[in-house]
Formats: sequence, structure tokens, C-alpha cells
Amino acid sequence: MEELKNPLLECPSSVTVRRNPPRRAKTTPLIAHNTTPAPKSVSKRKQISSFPLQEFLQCDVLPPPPPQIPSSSLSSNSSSTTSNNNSNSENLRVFLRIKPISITSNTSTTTTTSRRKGDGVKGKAALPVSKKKSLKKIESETSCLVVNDVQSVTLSPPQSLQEAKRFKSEVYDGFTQVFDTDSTQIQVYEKVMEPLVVDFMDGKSGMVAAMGPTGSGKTHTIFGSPKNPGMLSLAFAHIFGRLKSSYYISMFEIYSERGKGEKLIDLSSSDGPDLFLQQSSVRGLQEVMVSSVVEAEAVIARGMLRRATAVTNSNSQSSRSQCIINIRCAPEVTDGDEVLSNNAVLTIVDLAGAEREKKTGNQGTRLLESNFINNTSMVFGLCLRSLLEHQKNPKKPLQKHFQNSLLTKYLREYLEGKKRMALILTVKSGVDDYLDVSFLLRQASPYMKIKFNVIEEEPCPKRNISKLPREDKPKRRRLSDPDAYKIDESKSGRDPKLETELISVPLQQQECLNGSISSSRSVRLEIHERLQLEEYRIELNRLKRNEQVMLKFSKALWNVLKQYKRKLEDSENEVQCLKQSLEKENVRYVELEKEKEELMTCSLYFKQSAEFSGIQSCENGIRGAKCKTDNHSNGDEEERGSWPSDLIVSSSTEQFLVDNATCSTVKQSTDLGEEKMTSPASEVSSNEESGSVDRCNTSIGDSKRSSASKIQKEKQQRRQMPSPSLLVKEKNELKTDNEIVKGSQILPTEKTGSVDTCSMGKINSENISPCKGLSGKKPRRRLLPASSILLREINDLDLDYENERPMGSSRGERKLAADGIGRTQGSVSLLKLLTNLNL
Ligand SMILES: Nc1ncnc2c1ncn2[C@@H]1O[C@H](COP(=O)(O)OP(=O)(O)OP(=O)(O)O)[C@@H](O)[C@H]1O
Repeated sequence: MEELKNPLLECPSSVTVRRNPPRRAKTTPLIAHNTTPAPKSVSKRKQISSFPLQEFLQCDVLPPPPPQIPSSSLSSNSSSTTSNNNSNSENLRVFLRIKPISITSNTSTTTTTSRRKGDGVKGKAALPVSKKKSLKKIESETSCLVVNDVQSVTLSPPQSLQEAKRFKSEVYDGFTQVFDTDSTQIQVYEKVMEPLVVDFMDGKSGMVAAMGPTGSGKTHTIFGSPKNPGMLSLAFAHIFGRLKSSYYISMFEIYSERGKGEKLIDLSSSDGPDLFLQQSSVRGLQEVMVSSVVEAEAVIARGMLRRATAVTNSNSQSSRSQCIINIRCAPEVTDGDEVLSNNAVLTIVDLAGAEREKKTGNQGTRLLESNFINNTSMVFGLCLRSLLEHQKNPKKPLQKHFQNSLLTKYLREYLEGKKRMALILTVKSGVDDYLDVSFLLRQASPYMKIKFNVIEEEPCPKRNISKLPREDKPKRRRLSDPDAYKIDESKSGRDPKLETELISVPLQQQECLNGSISSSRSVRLEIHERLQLEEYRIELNRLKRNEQVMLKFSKALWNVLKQYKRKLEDSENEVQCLKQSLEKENVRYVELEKEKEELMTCSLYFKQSAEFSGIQSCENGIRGAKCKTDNHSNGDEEERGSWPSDLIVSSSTEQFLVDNATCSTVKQSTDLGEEKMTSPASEVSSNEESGSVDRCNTSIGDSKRSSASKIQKEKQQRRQMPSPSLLVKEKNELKTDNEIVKGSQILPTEKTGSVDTCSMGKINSENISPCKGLSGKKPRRRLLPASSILLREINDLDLDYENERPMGSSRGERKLAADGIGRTQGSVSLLKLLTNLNL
């Protein structure tokens, strides 16, 4: 009772403090190491001011030596410590290894600086006992982690952080084994790895993963060094020392270059294809068959050379990737037959160490790698955390955190508690490493409660080829390149001769073949045959589908082409039509041009005629004019008329000779009832021989020529007609002359209808001042031949009415017609002509 009253007076020698819940740090009771637990009285505990950490650390109490258990009994012993009563369920084994502080400390002795990677323990072991003690003292002074016993440690914050009162000492208990700073590689192997190796050789898969901050000794623990071999090398020695057998080894890393996605890289083979993850197996990964420790070590050494490493502030050879090594049992071949084998795989994972930016001083690429490394570690931890919570409370669903990284995808079965695994946490115990250690222990210590519902894997009597990831590759190759398959077979240890036979022998002969060989071979043949058939079936389906697709595509293409052809034909037809219509239009245009020219010519002519007519009416009156017409009884026949005449306009003193007052022939289309005009010149040149009938726009519409002889005469006269240019010239001359002409009168030459046609309707003789030509001299005028002819023709006309004959009334007096309208002589003449033509 007295002890209880005054606990400070007599401290117990040791105490074990268990953390539960693990994340909540408890104040360490004020008791000495290795003392009996103090009574948990709240009233008494209040009296304890603080935990005398320094005092405690200064105590030169060596941790109890690890129990020396014979190797043969390690497996059973270790499992007995971790497994529950239920043989199929066991806890996740979590180990803690503390890296010697002297190796990490910059202020360490010469021993530290001379050490190389991996030989720290050995060097320390070689020291004399007195030096060992002093070194231990130094370590204890500068360490933040103290080993309480084989299963627990106490983590104390450095003085600077203690003052902040946010950080308190924490005890972490429940580890499968804590390896102190002076633990050897062999000790670690025996505890961590050997049970897994034993199980593996019994046909059970297992995995061990090393976790911890950068530079804490993960790679050292797994791979070690030539002088101080790690767990892997020791495992090889164990595996190959027992039985003479072959194993497949594969080694690959998951790396993120500059943090851009994750990449799988085959470390065991440099010439292999690109790797990709399919569910939980790596496709394309090369497996190297080894049958001795040396071969296995060589494969691992090659892989280590290829592995991504870099120099950081924390580690001169820091791993930048997650490295995974698989060891798989190869079937033994005796006399061509394979014997017992199993599907068990032993997996060793060296995770890249979590990094703090402040400590590592990483920048750029290194920093991006750090992010990837920390992220993967976090996902790995989340998967285990989720599994633990699910096991605690089955109502909580198992989160699918494994999907967030390639590593966790690959290790899914382990992270879901389906296969047994072990974790080894490596830490540095320096004061500077307090935060790293604290983070890791807080994160990983709860994993000790994770249970694995191990499904016992039955040893496989025959190798199950379909389950092996590597088997897919030769299958794929076989279809395209049989030689490639042969090479692969030599690697995998199969009988290539037999496989070649299998491919070549028809299916019908397989039964005979199978009958003659052993049962194991027949099973293998059957599997191969089935796989091959399946491949062919898939290929056939693919080809069929392709064929159907192509068929449909070609049909569609054909239809489209047909439509295009039809459209093309239509377009061509349209083009032809347009061409024809264009030609027609061109012809019409030419004709219209000609008409236009003729109209202009005629217009000029009639203008002259009107002027002359005005002059004549003023002075001499109408001498008479005759119009010769040919009437054809049949209205459908073409009519032809021309007015070749020489008009002689005489005044009292002078005569005007008009050359070639021409009118073009008139072609009358009775169907359309329209008249076309052509120039006399053109008619003479082009239409005369063909006998085409033109109608002069100045001619009287329906006038007919009286006799053929006259026509002939006209034709001859027409040949003498001048060109329109001459007419223009003549017009100019006449204009000049008109100024001095006193008066002249031109005889009416045509009916009003024809005047209209030739735009002569506008010409009114009344508008022409008769007095204009009277003033001045009276020069002798020479009439153009056509005008003379016209005048003569008009004079030849038989006018019925006396009053219609142009009177010789001088000065263009208007004659009163019966209707009382005053007309000039020219108008009267035209009227007569029109009347004769019955228009
Ligand atoms: N227990 C130990 N005993 C002696 N030396 C050790 C021990 N642990 C680590 N070392 C040495 O410390 C250095 C760093 O160790 P290691 O490379 O294994 O760290 P790591 O955790 O793998 O780091 P990273 O995650 O950056 O790759 C190495 O030189 C190694 O030899």
C-alpha cells in the first residue's frame, strides 16, 4: 500500500504500455523500464508530474537479447506467436527494424564515416565491448526511439518539440518483432523471411514488403550487400540449398518519370516487350529460370543495376521506384515428363521511401518523383487501413483504394487479406528523424491487427498453364511467328520438339498420339490443343466480322458511286442543253446585231429621205413616185422586196442625185407575222444565191413585185448599192448641202406601215422647216442611185386618185384631205402607197 501511495519512491524495473486505440498517444507512466506495471489509479497518477525521459534514457539498461530459436522451428514458432486459434486466420506480421544511428548521424565517429552501405552491423559487432557501450550511450542520447522489448518501442520527441507540448512520448507495442540497431541481417531473415520461404516451398504464396522513410534501410534489409547479404540472398540460399530444383524469377519496377503516370519496367530482361498490368498480373513480364543461387543472384544484380536510383540529401543511392521480385516454382522435368509443381509465388517488395521535401531538398524531377513515391505509399497504407476497418466492422465496405496505383493493383489479393503477407518497417532513430518515425509508426502500427483469412493453396499436381501470365505470350506469337514460339519454349523449359509436333499434327491424329504418350503429356497436349483451338476460333470470328464489315462497307460505297454516276450523267446532259442553247443564243445575237446595223442604216436613210421630202414639198412638190410592188396571192409564201432606185430630186434649178438609197429586202414570216431586216449589202453578198427572201424594213409590208424582169433589174441595181458607210458619208454631204438647198420635196416612197417598221414614224415632214432649204444658193445636187430608183418607182406608181397625187403646190403647202386634216405632199404620197398595199 505504501508503494501505491508513493510510486515515485520505488519505480518498477520495467513496464509495458499498450496503445489502444493506436493513433491516440498516451502519456507514458512515470515508471522505469522492465518494472512491474503500476496500479492505474487516477488519483495517484495525478501526482506524477512528467515522464523522466532523460533519466530513463540515461539508464544503461540493455534490451533483452532476442530469443535464440533454432531455424528449423522458426516457422512454427513465428506462426504460433502471430496466429490465432483458427489455423486459417492469422495476423499480419509487422516487424520494426531500427537503423543504427551512428550510420545516419553526421556527427558520428570515424567508424560511421568509414562504413559502406550494408556493413554497419558487422562493423559494429566487431567493436570491443567498452566501445560498444559508449556508442550505445551516444545513440541513446541522440535517439528518439527506445526499444522497450522485443515487441514495443518508445518514441520520444526531441527537446525542442517537447517544449511545444504538442508532442509527447509514445509507446508502440504489438510488433511481431523489433530489431534493434545491432540486429544482424541473418536475424532479420530468420524472423521475417524464413517462415514465408518455408511456406512457399510448401506451396503457399506469401509476400514481404519493406516500408519506411527514405534512407532508413529498406533496400539494405532486402538486398543487402555482397558482404552483408539481405533477406533475398538468404532466401535463395535457403531455397536452392534444400532441393535441386528450378525456379522462375521475375523482377520489375513501377516508376513514374517526372511524375507523369506510372510505368512498368522489366528489370530481369532488357529486350522484353512493354509491360502492362492486366488485373493483378503483369503482361509481357519475362521470367528467368534459375537453378542455383549464383544464377539467381546474377539476375537480381542485373536488375539492381537497371533500377532507377538517384542521389538525394537523405540517401546517396535512393530508390526512385517500387521494386517487386517474384519467385515461382518451376515444374521439374524428369525424362521429358513434368512432375509436381505448385502455383505458389513468393513476392518481395522494396517500396520507395517516403520523403519530406524539407529534408531531401528535392527539386524539379526529384520532387515530382517524391510526389509519386509518397502517393503510392499513402495508397498502400489506405488499402490496409480500409481492410482493417472492414475487418473490425464488416458492415463497412472494403474501399477500393487499390485502384489508385499500379502497385496496389498488383498486390490486390494481399491488400484484401486473401494471401498472407509480412511488413517490415525500417526507421532511422535520430532526433532529426522523429517526425518521420512518428508518422510511420502511427500509420503502420494498427496494421498488426489485420487478419488474413488464408485460403490454403493445394499444391498443383500439374502446372496450370492457363493461369500463368507468361503463357499468353507464346500463344499469341505462335499464330504469327512459329520461330518465336520455339525460342520461348527453350526458355520456359518445355520440349519444343513436342510442341512443334503438336502444331503440325492434325486434330484427328491427336488421339492416336495421346494414346502412345504418357498421361501427363496428354493432359498438356489437350490443354495446348484447346488453347490453340480457342485462338483459332477467336481469329476466325474476328476475320468473319471484318469480312462482314467490309462487305457492308463495299455495298454502301457502291450505292454512293452509283448515285454519283447518275448525277454526273444528268449534269452532262444539262451541260449539253446549255451548250446548244448558248449556240442558238449566239446565232440570234449575231442576227440581232445585223438587224441593228440595218436599222441604223435605214434610219439614216429615211432621215435623209424625210429631209429631202421636206425640201421638195417646199419648193417643187412631188414629181411623182411610183412604187412597184409584187403581190403574191399566197400569204404563206415568202415575200421579197427591195427598193433599188435612184431618186432624182429636182428643184426648179437643181437636181439632187441620190446614189443608192437602198432598202433592204424584206423577209416576211407568215407564221410569226414579223419582219426581219437585212442590209442590202449583206443580202447581196450572202443571201442572193441561196434565194432567201428578205424584206426591207423600208418596203411596204405586203407590196409585191410586178414582174420577174423588174426583180432582176432590181437585183442588178442592188449590186451597185453602196455600203452603209457610204450612206453615212452621203448623209454628211447632204447635211452640208441641205444648208443651201432652198426647197425640195421627196416623193413618198413607202406606205406608213413600212415607215413605222423602220422607225420612220417619228419622222414628220412637217417638222422639217421648208424654208430652211430655200435660203442661200441652189447648188446642183447629185442624187444617190438608190434614191433615184426609189423616186422613179414612186413616179411609176399608178395613183387612182387625183387628189392623192402629189400636187405641185409650192412651198410645201398642206393639202386638206377628205377628213379635213392638213397633210404635206410627202404624207399624201405615203398614204397613197399604204392604200395601194391595202394595209
Ligand atoms: N541496418 C543497417 N545497418 C547498416 N547499414 C545500414 C542499415 N540500414 C541502412 N544502412 C545503410 O544506409 C544507407 C541507406 O540505406 P538504404 O539505401 O537501404 O535506404 P532505403 O530505405 O532503401 O532508402 P530509399 O528509400 O531512399 O531507397 C545504405 O548505405 C545502407 O547500407
